[in-house]
Amino acid sequence: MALRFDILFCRRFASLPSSPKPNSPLPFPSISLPPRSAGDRVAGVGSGFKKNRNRSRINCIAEGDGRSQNEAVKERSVSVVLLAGGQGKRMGASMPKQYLPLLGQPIALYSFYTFSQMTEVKEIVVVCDPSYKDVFEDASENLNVDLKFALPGKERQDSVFNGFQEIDGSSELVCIHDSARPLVSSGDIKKVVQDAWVVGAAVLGVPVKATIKEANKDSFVVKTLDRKTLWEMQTPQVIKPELLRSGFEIVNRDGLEVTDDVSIVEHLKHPVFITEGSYTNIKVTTPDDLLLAERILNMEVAVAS
Ligand SMILES: Nc1ccn([C@@H]2O[C@H](COP(=O)(O)OP(=O)(O)OP(=O)(O)O)[C@@H](O)[C@H]2O)c(=O)n1
Ligand SMILES: C[C@](O)(CO)[C@H](O)COP(=O)(O)O
Repeated sequence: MALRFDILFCRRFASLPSSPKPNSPLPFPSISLPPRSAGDRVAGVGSGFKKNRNRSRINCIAEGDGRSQNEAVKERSVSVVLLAGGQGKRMGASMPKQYLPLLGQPIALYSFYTFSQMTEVKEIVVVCDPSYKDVFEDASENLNVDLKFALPGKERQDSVFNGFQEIDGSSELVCIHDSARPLVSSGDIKKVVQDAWVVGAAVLGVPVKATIKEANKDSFVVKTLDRKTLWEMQTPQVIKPELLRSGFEIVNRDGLEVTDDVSIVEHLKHPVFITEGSYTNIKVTTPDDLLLAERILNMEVAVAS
């Protein structure tokens, strides 16, 4: 297990200057890994779905902030708010899910390392319970980003608010990410950051593959939604600080509840661009997601070798 993890982690974070923390014992008793087989396939991976849905990026530049798509995001101009303040109730484990080991490494450290290697990123504000600060402090030695902390709030949006208060005043973009999404790729992050730079707000998303119906409270179908218009939202969600600040003023004033971050910008009627991401950027929510994440990582190694 330890050797297999070392190979996987080193491949994913090949240029990391520091070595990952030693393996911790698995605190989740009910997880046993199924055997790997050559025929393993993860739903959605390589489905060809993108081919049909492909579209040119940001067709309607007039809706954006007028920045050119060719204007690159500056180095060290992005503040990441990494959300690790949830309790993971649906996982039902003995610790918050973002600290459970995924192939031996805490889930939260995967995206932490991915962000820390990006030249655009200046700082990472980790929103977490103070008792878990050392997980990130130990991992941050020799990394090229500043590390800050903020306290979790009651709901996700409160944690985002707390993290946002800590960002550097000179940052040009805030990039909010669920630490429970360990598999986000730096390529997808770069795309969504670039789109937010042009439009002001952008979010990673994938086209919905299922047929989605709206139902009434008695479970009778009201209508079938047109799935060609439906996208499932992921993180990162990337927003210009001044937009997020104005959005939060409305949300807090009116006591609005939001389950993602660009919703805050939607309340301002400012355009939000959906950057097409990857189906593999799953959120680890229940035990089966942990197994799926392991499968995806194993598959990455199989493809790379
Ligand atoms: N008050 C909260 C709630 C959630 N999160 C973070 O937001 C991300 C997405 O939330 P979700 O998957 O819903 O996590 P939990 O709230 O921990 O899960 P559950 O609802 O099962 O308790 C996670 O990385 C979680 O740690 C947070 O920082 N602060
Ligand atoms: C923000 C988010 O990741 C978008 O998919 C998600 O809404 C947050 O988690 P939750 O489980 O929906 O609270």
